[in-house]
Amino acid sequence: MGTVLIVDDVEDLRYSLSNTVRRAGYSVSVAANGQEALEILRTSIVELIFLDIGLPDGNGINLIPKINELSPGVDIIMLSGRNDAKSAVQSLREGAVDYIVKPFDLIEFKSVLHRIMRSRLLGKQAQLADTCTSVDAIIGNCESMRKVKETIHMASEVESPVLITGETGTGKELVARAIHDACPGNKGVFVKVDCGTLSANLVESELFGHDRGAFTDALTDKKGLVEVASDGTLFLDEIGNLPIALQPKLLRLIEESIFRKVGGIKDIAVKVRIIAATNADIDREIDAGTFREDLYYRLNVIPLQLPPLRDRGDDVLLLADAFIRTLSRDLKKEIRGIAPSAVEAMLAYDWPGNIRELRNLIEREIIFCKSGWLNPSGLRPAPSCGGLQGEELVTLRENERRYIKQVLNYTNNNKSKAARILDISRTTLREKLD
Ligand SMILES: Nc1ncnc2c1ncn2[C@@H]1O[C@H](COP(=O)(O)OP(=O)(O)OP(=O)(O)O)[C@@H](O)[C@H]1O
Repeated sequence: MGTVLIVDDVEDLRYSLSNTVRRAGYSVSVAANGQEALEILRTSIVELIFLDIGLPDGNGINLIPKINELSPGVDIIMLSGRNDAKSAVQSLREGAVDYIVKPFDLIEFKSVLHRIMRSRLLGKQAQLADTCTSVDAIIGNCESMRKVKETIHMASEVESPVLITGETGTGKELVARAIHDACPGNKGVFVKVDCGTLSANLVESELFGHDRGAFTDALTDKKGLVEVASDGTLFLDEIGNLPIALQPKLLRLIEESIFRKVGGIKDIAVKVRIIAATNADIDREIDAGTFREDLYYRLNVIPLQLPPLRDRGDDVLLLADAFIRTLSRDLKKEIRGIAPSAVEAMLAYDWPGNIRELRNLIEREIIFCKSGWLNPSGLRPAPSCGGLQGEELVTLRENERRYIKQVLNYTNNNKSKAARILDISRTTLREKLD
């Protein structure tokens, strides 16, 4: 994927948006004004631009034709203040695809980011039908992971729904993609829907589409993601967050392979494989009445439970080695491996963020590694069955103070490096030190 470009003259906003984009897994560039933005477009491939309307060197809307000339096909989202919401609408006529009114929160920003990047990816997936996530990309040799791989093979031979459960970062999406790619009959694409980030009032039309005139803003017919995934896979992440009002509609789709668009009057038939995932305890949601029991049983035809990393034994080291190999190549650093003295701590640590945390740790360690051996510090062993001892319990504030001190020691008091590791701005770090 190419880069996301953020054009805004407010430094703090540039900083937090670019961090969010990076954390979402995309590369990012920033520009403080229109000239800088055009310069970046001349030299790199940009997929999506967040463009402020009130730039110091002119109105962002006037940049749109130049941007389209330099990067045809790029998607532009305008960032507008309350006072220039009218110009935001005008920018849509100029070719921007959407706008966000300031002040907005990062959840709203992320949801726009994912929506656009996902639909761009879908377009590409259609072109690159042969790029796939094979089961071989799933690293793990422990007993439970071997069972998981067997279930993936079995699931790829049938069309029944799969329900993947597991803590955050345990590889639920990776497994869903592997099932999709291993299905020989799959001609369609893999469409991921994050039920947790879709806005409640748009979720129905995002999923099922709408007919023209279904509501005030519905100026044209729109295909929903269910239809986009036709002959392929619809991956419903965080299924526990699917609004209860939509659950009967999903049930009908699974049972009868038909659905109706918002405002539509006829049923549409569609063949789509449903894979759902959750890291929450669905039983509790069923008890609370926010998740329908009949839908749960219908989704859970093939249950697939991913174990947390702390229960995968030596797989921790296997995964670490694999990440070292690929990331050291990408980061162009020569790394020999995990320092033998650190191996025990890695095996004893409880990895609350699971494989995602391990991957991020390895990446950070490679970046700051000087000796060629990775020696992660701060990996406290998992608490014993009895839980923490009273004397180990400190306040959150004290814990933060100790950790910041540890990181500063590690970076030889280099505050920029420390702020990067802590993933906060230098200003925030300075405030905390004060
Ligand atoms: N067994 C594995 N082998 C190699 N990489 C893995 C494995 N499991 C997970 N990963 C990697 O770890 C990261 C997190 O995985 P993924 O996004 O699939 O987790 P998830 O369970 O869907 O997370 P969340 O619940 O937060 O959405 C990804 O980069 C993924 O490629």
